[in-house]
Amino acid sequence: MSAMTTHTPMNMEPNDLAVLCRDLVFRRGDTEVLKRIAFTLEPGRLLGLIGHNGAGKSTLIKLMLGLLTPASGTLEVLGGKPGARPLDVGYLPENLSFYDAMTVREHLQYFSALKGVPTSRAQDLVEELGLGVVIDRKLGQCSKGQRQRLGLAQALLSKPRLLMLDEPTVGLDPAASALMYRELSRLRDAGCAVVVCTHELALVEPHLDQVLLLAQGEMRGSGTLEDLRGRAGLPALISNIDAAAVAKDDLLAPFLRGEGADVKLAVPQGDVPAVVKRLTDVHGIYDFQLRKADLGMIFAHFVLDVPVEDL
Ligand SMILES: Nc1ncnc2c1ncn2[C@@H]1O[C@H](COP(=O)(O)OP(=O)(O)OP(=O)(O)O)[C@@H](O)[C@H]1O
Repeated sequence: MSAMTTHTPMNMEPNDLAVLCRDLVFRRGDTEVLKRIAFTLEPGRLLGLIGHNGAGKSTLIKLMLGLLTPASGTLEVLGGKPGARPLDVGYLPENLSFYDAMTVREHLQYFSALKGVPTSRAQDLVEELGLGVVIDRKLGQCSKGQRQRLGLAQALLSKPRLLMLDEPTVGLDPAASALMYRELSRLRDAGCAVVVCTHELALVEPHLDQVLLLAQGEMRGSGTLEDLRGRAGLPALISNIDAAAVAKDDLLAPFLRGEGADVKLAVPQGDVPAVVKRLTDVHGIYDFQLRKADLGMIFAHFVLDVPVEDL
């Protein structure tokens, strides 16, 4: 599969974009780590950077931060050179390292001073992110989830217009992960552009506006989930059916997939109405579950090259 070009959306000047990336190439020595990457990100949108280990996700984030320099192509962040407006860009790295002897309060005071923001901003974030209970605790004694929330508070101190997060929910319990995504969705709704790099597909999926799928540094797909489903012709899935009855039905049997408790119908979008009618009218099955191909299937198809019929 080849890389696709992305154009500036209609009615939008390049300068209005949070990120404009065209034909971006990054090399380490002779190795092309990123190959002709192209996408745009508007303010108020949440982009998922999805790919296998070593696909190039963190490298792309570092390029957008201005920490690495592309070999060729265009990369603009908030209408300018990456790294040119550090206060407008927030970053939560994959491996947070703190000075463990500092308290949460001291840490936020230190970074508020460094970024030139009033301490009232830090106080607001402490409340917003539920850090009040650990405000005087040393960082070495804070839990993973508390440290992660502190990392987010630090990234948000200067009210960034673009926020990038590398694996923000690794090691967090389900409640802490949900809180992280609630916060990211809230920021997106307030107009911040958000880039999340993650392997936790089910967790990120409900919050995504668009995805960029990477494999071996190559862009395999870019757009909304609906775009990608349509482009690949991914089927809808119908589960909780009477498999024995369906297997004997010549119209339905070709769509049967899986075995035992996992048995389902994988139905091309255009055939869904006819299949649903058949299930209800002929087989009297009403309590089936119908769902669209999820991000896991989209990933399997575009990144792992699994053919649609094997999904
Ligand atoms: N500092 C470095 N020096 C040399 N090669 C590197 C360096 N950092 C990353 N790479 C290589 O660049 C490629 C892309 O790495 P990158 O960290 O961007 O992947 P990733 O998609 O973020 O992976 P993961 O999901 O494991 O975090 C990999 O092959 C990696 O080994």
